Amino acid sequence: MTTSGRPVKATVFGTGSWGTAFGMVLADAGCDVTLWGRRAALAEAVNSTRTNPDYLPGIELPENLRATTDAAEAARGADFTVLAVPSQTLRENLADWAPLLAPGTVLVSLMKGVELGSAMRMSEVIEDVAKVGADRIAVVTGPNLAREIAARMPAAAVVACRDEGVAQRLQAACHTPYFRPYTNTDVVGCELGGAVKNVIGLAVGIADGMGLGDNAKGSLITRGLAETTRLGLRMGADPLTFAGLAGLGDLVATCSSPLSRNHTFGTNLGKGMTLQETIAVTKQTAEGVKSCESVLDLARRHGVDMPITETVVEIVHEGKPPVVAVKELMSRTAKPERH
Ligand SMILES: NC(=O)c1ccc[n+]([C@@H]2O[C@H](COP(=O)([O-])OP(=O)(O)OC[C@H]3O[C@@H](n4cnc5c(N)ncnc54)[C@H](O)[C@@H]3O)[C@@H](O)[C@H]2O)c1
Ligand SMILES: O=P(O)(O)OC[C@H](O)CO
Repeated sequence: MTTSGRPVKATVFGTGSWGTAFGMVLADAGCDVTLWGRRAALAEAVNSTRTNPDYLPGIELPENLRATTDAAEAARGADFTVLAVPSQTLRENLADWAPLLAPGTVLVSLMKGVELGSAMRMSEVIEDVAKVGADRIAVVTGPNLAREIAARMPAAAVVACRDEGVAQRLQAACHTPYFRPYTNTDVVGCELGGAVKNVIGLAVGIADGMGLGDNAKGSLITRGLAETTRLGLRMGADPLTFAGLAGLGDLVATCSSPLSRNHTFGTNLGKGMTLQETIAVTKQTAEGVKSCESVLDLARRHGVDMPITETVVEIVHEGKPPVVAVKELMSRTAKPERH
C-alpha cells in the first residue's frame, strides 16, 4: 500500500489483542506499521520474537510491523493513527498523545464502547480531545474476533467515516486476502452496533450459562438488535446499518463464540459465578461490563426503551439474580413485534 510513492504509515496505539491483530492486517496489506505499547518488555518481545506472547501467543507477526514505547516516535508521520485501548481510558490516553499526532493524520477507532458519564461515542471523544473534525475520524467495526483475524481466517468488516474518500483510503490500507472491509458513512450506526452488541453478548452469555437454549439465544439476538435499532433511529443512524456487518454480523459472531470476552463473561455469570469472581478470571477488556451502564444512560437521554440492556445492568451492577431477571423480561407487557 503506497501513498505518493511511499508506503502508507500506520501507527496503532495499544498492543492488546485487537490492536496487534489489526496492526498485522495493516502490515499484511503493505503498510509500514508501528505498535505503541506501555510495557518495554512486550515491545521488546514483539521486535525480537515477531510475536505478541501476552495477547496473541503463537501468531507470527510480519516484518513490516515493529513496536515501541515511545509515543512521539510512534505518532511521527502516521497517515493513520489507530486507537485500540479500552473505551474508558481513551480520553486520558489520547490527551497525552494529541500533541504528538502527525498533521493531517486520520484517527481510527477500533473501540466498541460508550464513555461512562458523558455517554459519548468513541469518535465523539476523539473529536473532543484531539480537536480534529469528524471527516478525519474513522471507525473499524464488524464481526472481527481478534484471535480469528490473527490466524488469518476470513472476515468482513466495516470502515466508517463521514468522508467517504477517507473511508476508501482506509479500506485500501487494510484490505488483505483474509480481511475484506466495506465502507459506510453512517458512523453513528456503526459505533452503536459495536457498543451495544457487547451488552447483548453479555445477555446471551448469561442465558447460555443458565442453559436456556438456542431459542432464547435467537430471541435475545433479535430483540437486542431491535433495541439497538430503536436507539440508532433516535440518534440519526441509518436503520440498514444494523442489518449489516456492524449490527447483525457482529452480534452473531459475538453471541456464538467462546472467543468473545463479553459472551464468556456473561456465561460465567449465568453459571452462578459472582461479579468479582468473573472479573478475576477475565484477563482482557470486556467492554459491555462498563458500557451497559453508558448505553442505558444514552438510551434514557434519548427516551428509548432498552429492556435487555436494562436487565444486563441490573444483573451485572445491581446484583439481580439472573432467574428473576428472566422471569421479569418474559412477563413484560405484550406488544406488536414492530415496536
Ligand atoms: N479483541 C477483539 O476481538 C476485538 C475486536 C474488535 C474490537 N475490539 C475492541 O477493541 C478495543 C480494545 O480491545 P482489545 O481486545 O485490544 O483489548 P485488550 O484487553 O486485549 O488490550 C487492551 C490494550 O490496552 C492497554 N491498556 C489497558 N489499560 C490502559 C490504559 N489505562 N492506558 C493505556 N493502555 C491501556 C492494554 O495494555 C492493552 O494493550 C475494545 O474496545 C474492544 O471492544 C476488540
Ligand atoms: O471479545 P469481545 O466480546 O470483545 O468481542 C470481540 C469483537 O468485538 C467481535 O467482533
